[in-house]
Amino acid sequence: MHNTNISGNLLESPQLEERGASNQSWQEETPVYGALVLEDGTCFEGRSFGYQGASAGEVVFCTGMVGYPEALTDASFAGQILTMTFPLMGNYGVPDESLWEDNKIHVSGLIVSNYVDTPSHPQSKMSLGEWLRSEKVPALEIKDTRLLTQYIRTHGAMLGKIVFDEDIPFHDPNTENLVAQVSGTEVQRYGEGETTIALIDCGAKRNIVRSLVAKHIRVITVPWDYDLFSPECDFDFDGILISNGPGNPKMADKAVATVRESMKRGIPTMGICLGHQILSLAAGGDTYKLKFGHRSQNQPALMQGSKRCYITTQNHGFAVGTLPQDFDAWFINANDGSNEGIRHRSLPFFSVQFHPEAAPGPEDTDWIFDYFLERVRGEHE
Ligand SMILES: NC(=O)CC[C@H](N)C(=O)O
Repeated sequence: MHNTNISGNLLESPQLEERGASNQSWQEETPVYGALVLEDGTCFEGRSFGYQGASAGEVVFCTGMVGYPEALTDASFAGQILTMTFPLMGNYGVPDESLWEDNKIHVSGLIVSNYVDTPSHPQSKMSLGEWLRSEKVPALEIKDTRLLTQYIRTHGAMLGKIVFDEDIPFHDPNTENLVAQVSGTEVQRYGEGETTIALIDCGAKRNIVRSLVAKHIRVITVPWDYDLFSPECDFDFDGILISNGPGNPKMADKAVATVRESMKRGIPTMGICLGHQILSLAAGGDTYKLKFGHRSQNQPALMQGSKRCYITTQNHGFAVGTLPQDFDAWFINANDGSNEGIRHRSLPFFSVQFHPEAAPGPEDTDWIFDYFLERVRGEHE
């Protein structure tokens, strides 16, 4: 049946024809309602457009305008119910897996203001709702994501659950070793080149490998707990990169130990996001949980000792508080003054809280990879 409120072109698009036998629009389907319940009892009712099954986690918000396919498949979001504050979600559909950041959705649930079930984009393979249902991830359209976001900003990070008919307990994902759950289990090789980087995969976004391979680097990814210094490690490498990943960095103890050893041996070492937190812990610094995290592609990072402000992609709830000895703050978040990067005063050890690999987001800090590679190759002296 055609809904006259929607443009005729859209209704005749192949994507809509493929939507199922009925070709019924989302507006015409019998609505199913669920609720997002916060740990303090606050409740937001919403219409379901994902999987109809309960899920619990930490409720976080992202203030980016685009990038839901990348965010949903970023393993750093494991255990989190993601709220998108941009009011329209789903309008450009979902591209095929080659453009994702991992091979599945990692968020525990999705909350949006207005869900668009009529995607229009040349790369779209399915609607956001179809994708969420196929991966059994619940999603609600609660209309007032602004109220929810203001609530979290005022009261601080909170646990929450999406429920339908049956209730489930709250669950704090940060009490688990999430890195162990999302890290790859095999050593894997990518790209060709004269320089080899060992990437400690704590739940690495695929764009880290893509960014390095594009710079003609050989990348060898290893599981989070792999011992790069054991005699069983049968490959050589020139530098170590620690990836992004979910949860509390203190849970990733084995990666912290590897990075401590790496720095002891003077190997050029760089960290991204969780990797930044791991490098800081390994060097003797400390991390803490932010009142509420930074998640978006519009986070301003001020480069210390300059007037430069980079607009960066971020997705983190923890931050580096106490800086390790002999390290300086490299970047500071212009919104809340929290640390966004550290750099050793004389040795090639440094890390950034933001994502130089972007995806989604501005590519303005891609130069951080070049900075790393110059030090790996000894070209900076
Ligand atoms: N994107 C990430 O690597 C996130 C790091 C860490 N899990 C945090 O929330 O702070």
